[in-house]
Amino acid sequence: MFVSDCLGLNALGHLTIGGRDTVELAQTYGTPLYVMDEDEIRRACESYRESVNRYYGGRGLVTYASKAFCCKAVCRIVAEEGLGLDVVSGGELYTAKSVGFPPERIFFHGNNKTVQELIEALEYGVGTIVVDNFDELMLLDQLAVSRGKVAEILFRIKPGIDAHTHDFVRTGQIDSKFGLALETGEAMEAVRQAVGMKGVRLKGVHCHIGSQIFDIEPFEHAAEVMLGFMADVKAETGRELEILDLGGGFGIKYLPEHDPVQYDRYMQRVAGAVERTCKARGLRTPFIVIEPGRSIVGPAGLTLYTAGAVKEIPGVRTYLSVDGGMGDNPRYILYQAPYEAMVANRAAEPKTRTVTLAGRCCESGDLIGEHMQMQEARAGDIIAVLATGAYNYAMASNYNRIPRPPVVMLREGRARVVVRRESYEDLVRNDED
Ligand SMILES: Cc1ncc(COP(=O)(O)O)c(C=O)c1O
Ligand SMILES: N[C@@H](CCCC[NH3+])C(=O)O
Repeated sequence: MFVSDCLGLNALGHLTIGGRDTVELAQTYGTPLYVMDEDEIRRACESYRESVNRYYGGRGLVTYASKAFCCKAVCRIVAEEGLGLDVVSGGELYTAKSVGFPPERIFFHGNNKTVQELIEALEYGVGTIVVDNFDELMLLDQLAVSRGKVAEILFRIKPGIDAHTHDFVRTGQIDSKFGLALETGEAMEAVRQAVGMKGVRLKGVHCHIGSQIFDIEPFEHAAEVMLGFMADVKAETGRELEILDLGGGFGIKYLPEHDPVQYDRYMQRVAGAVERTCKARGLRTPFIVIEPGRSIVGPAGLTLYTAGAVKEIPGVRTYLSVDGGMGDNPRYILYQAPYEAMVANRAAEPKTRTVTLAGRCCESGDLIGEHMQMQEARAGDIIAVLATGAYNYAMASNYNRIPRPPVVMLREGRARVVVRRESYEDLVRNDED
């Protein structure tokens, strides 16, 4: 009935998450409010872990892409669940370090890491640095040599796969700022250079074809292309690369009609493609890494707002304004990303209205969704927007100097604040006096 397994209805007809009444949570912690169900996050970690173990015989690692939602609490959960961590900035690395995340399980991504970030990664002993380009390769080699270290690296490769998703979240095609192209020969040239370097040890290759993908074929195809490249590397240099990192991108259910593939099914099919291609190309099966972000935290979260003004424009549309908006969820304005919403305090009632859910920023495009089916809403109602656990808090801003909402985490029904609400003082903290 709901887009996520952690959601439900209670006897009052209120929406629940992790068994807790969302209306009560809104009263206790105020709105806007992000709520995350830790049990759901842990279930997702576990099912990915089991699936990788099942299909790769324990020769694989699930690394959580922390860009989807990064805070200390999540880094701790992921560490406890035995996953690796994908970071893309000094800030994400700092968050991981601040909870003592095991450095050997960290993968450092990014198309333009700064000198300072590379130094921080080397000093923390980050297990794998995913090198994006020639400039970074040279820089990392120099930084490592001058510190008497050897950085273990993967190369980010553009496999040339056109996954069917929004343009801004597609990354595997040739016209992308990420990675080294196969067809131009630059990926092979990077391998040749790395093999002769003293500060880096090339362990494998990485690709990420995009995000919120529902099809399995692009993932299978990417695995085949990447293994083909690994076979070419073996033929050219005699080196058999040990690691194949296939990235993330698995789609989640945002709307009731969305039908994402079970993650286990992805894993089974992709493992089959890996097995077949390795056999055909005479390769040993590499150690497999996958990097899900959205699918680990997305379904575990929702956002609660208080309804304010209702503006009916006859023959045009009805705007229902809430006390948040693009500041806490910029995904509609960026990608027209669809969400399901409901009146949390009347969640059992039928959805009889079509509304445009508007934010409170001084920006016409500040919408959380259009043509949304909802129960009739009045000022003071609690509005829940579902499946906001990924890329919402992570992409939040202070536009219009609106403080960012807190994140409340639920574990076995017990709530705690894992990120506190920003205050007005927080907003002026870095301003000159
Ligand atoms: C390199 C890399 N890995 C993993 C991810 C996580 O993707 P998703 O959240 O779609 O699983 C991303 C983001 O799309 C990415 O850029
Ligand atoms: N932030 C995007 C996806 C990009 C993922 C990072 N490579 C989203 O909200 O869907």
